[in-house]
Amino acid sequence: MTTAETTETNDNTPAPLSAGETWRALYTHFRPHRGLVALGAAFALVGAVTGLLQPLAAKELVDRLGGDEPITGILIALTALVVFGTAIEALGGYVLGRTAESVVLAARRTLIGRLLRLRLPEMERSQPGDLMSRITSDTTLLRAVTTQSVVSAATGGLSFIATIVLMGFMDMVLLGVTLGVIVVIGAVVALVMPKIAEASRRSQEAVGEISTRLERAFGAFRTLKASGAEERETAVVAAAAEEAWRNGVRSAKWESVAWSSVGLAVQVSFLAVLGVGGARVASEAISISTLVAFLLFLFYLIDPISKLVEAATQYQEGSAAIARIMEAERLETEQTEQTEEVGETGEAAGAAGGPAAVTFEKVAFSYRDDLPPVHHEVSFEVPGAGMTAFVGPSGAGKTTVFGLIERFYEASGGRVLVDGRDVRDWPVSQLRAAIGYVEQDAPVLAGTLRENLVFAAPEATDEQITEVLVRARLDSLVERLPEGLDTVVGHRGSKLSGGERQRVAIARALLRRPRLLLLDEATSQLDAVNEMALRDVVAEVSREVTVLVVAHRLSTVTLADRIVVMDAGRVRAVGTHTELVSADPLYGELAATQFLATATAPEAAV
Ligand SMILES: Nc1ncnc2c1ncn2[C@@H]1O[C@H](COP(=O)(O)OP(=O)(O)OP(=O)(O)O)[C@@H](O)[C@H]1O
Repeated sequence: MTTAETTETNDNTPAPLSAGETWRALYTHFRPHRGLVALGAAFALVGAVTGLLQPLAAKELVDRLGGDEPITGILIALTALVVFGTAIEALGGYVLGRTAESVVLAARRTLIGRLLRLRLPEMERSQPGDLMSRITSDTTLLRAVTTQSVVSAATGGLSFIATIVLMGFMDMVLLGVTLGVIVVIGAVVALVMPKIAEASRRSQEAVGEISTRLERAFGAFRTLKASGAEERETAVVAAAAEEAWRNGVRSAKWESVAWSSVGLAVQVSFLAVLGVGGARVASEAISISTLVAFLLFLFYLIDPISKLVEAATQYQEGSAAIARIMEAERLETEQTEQTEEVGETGEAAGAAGGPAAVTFEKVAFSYRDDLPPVHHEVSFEVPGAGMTAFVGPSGAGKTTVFGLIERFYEASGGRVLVDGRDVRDWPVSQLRAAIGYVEQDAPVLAGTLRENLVFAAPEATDEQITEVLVRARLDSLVERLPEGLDTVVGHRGSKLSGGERQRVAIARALLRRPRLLLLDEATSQLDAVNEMALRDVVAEVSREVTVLVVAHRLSTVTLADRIVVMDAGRVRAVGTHTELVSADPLYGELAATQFLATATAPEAAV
C-alpha cells in the first residue's frame, strides 16, 4: 500500500479567526472553569481593594502626624492592610495558576481524544508532527489567555475605574492631567497589539513545522543516515527553529514597546501631577495630603494598567494558539459514531462467534475526489471460513480492499457487506473488533513485547499469550531475550528483525480471536521455515475463521480456497490456483514468473 504520510504539504494552515470566533473559542475553554476563575478574580479584587485602601490610611497617617494625634491605631491598620493584601493576592495567584493548568489539561484531553479518533483520510491529509505541537505547545498558550488574562482584564479594569473615581474625588484637575497622558500612551499600545498577534501566530506555526520535520526524520532514521541527509535535515529543522526565534524576538520587541509605553505613561503623569499638583498646593487649591494621596493613587494605577496591558498581550498570543487548536478540533473524527454505537448495542464487539462472510458488490472507490478511482465495480463473495487470497500487480487495489472492509474509507459506489450487512450500518467499533488486521508493514509500537501483543486484546490471559507465541513461532525468541516478554522493542520495533516484527503483528492479530483475519503481505519477510510454519497456522486458523490474504508470493496462496485476481482496480477472475493457471493469463504469468509449477503442491514452490 502506498501512503501519503509525510510528503504532502501542510494544508492545515489556520485561517485567521474573526474577533467573535476567537471570543467564542476562548469562552468554550473558559466556561467549565468559570467558578474557579471567578474565585481567583474575587481574591485578586479583594487584594486590589486592599491596595486602594492603603493610600487612604497613609493620608490619615500624614494628617495625624501634622495634627499631633496618636498614630498607633492607624499604623496597625496600615500594616494589617499590607499583610492581608499580600496574602490574598498570593492565594488568588495560586487558585488562578491551578485553574490555568486545568484549562490546559482539559484542552489537551479533548484534543488527544479527538486526534486519536481522526478518520484515516483526515490523518493522511495532516502532518502528525504539527498535530502533536497543537497538543503540546499551543495548549500551553491557552493557559494564560483563559485565566490570567480574563482575571487581569476584569480586576485591572475594575481597579482602574475605581482608582480613577477616587482620584476624581481628590482633584479633577490632576485627574485630567493623568488621563491626558494615559490616553496618548494607550493609543500607542493599541497600535502595537496586532503586531504581537501576528508574530505569535507565525512563531506557533514555526514550532509546528519543527515537530513535523522532526517526526519525518525520526520516523525514517535509518534512511536519514543511509542517505547522508543529516546535515540537510538539520538545516531544514534549524531554519524552522530560527523562524520561531525570529518571531519570538519580534513579539518580544513589540511587547517591550508596549511595556515601556506603560512605564513612560506612569513617569510622565507622575512628573506632570507633581508639577501641576505642586502649583495647586502652593495656590492652596489642594492640601499637601491630597497631593500625597493622589500621587499614591497614581502609583497604584500602575498595577491595573499593567494588568490591562498584560491581558491584551496574552490575548494576542492566545488568539493564534486558539485558532490552531480549534482547527485541530474541527478535523473529522469517528468519535460520535462510536459513542452512539456502543450505547446502542451494548454488546462486546466480535462476541457473536463464527467466521464472517464478506461480499463486495460493484464497489467503486477513490482515495480523493481529484484522484482517479482505485476500484471499479469490484465484486467478489467470501461465504465464510476458509482462506481467500488477493493477487495482482502492485497498485491493483488489493490493500484498498482491506481498508474498505475495516471502514477506514467509504466506498463511493456499490456495497461492502460483512455478514450480509453493509459496513456503513455496522457500529464501527463492533465491526473492527471482529477483525484481526496485519498491515503490510507490520507495525510494532514502541514499548515491550507484551504491550505489543495485548494491544488489540488488553484482556488476554498469560495462557492465551503463551499459546499465541507458540503459534506465531515467537516462543524461542522470547526465551532468548533476557527480559522475555518485558523486553523493550524500540521505536517502531527497531530492535526486532523484519521477520520478528511480522510475527509479532500476526500474534497480536491472533490474540484478538477475530472472526475475520486480514493478512497483508504478512509473511513476506519470513524465512522459508517460518513462512511454511505460519502458513500451516493460517491454514489451521482458516478452518474456523475467515482469512483474507494479500500476497505477492504465490507460494503462500496456492493453498487458498479461492483466489481473487485483481488488476488496475478490477476483479479479473476468481477461482482456485489450478483453475486460474489455465483460465486467467495474468495469473498464469504471475505463477510462471514466481517459478510455481502450474498444478503442484505449494511446498514445492517455497
Ligand atoms: N492513502 C492513499 N491515498 C491515496 N492513494 C492511495 C492511498 N493508498 C493507496 N493509494 C493508491 O491506490 C492504488 C491502490 O493501492 P493499493 O495499496 O490498494 O494497491 P495494492 O494492490 O495493495 O499494491 P501493492 O501490491 O503494491 O501493495 C495505488 O495506485 C496507490 O498509489
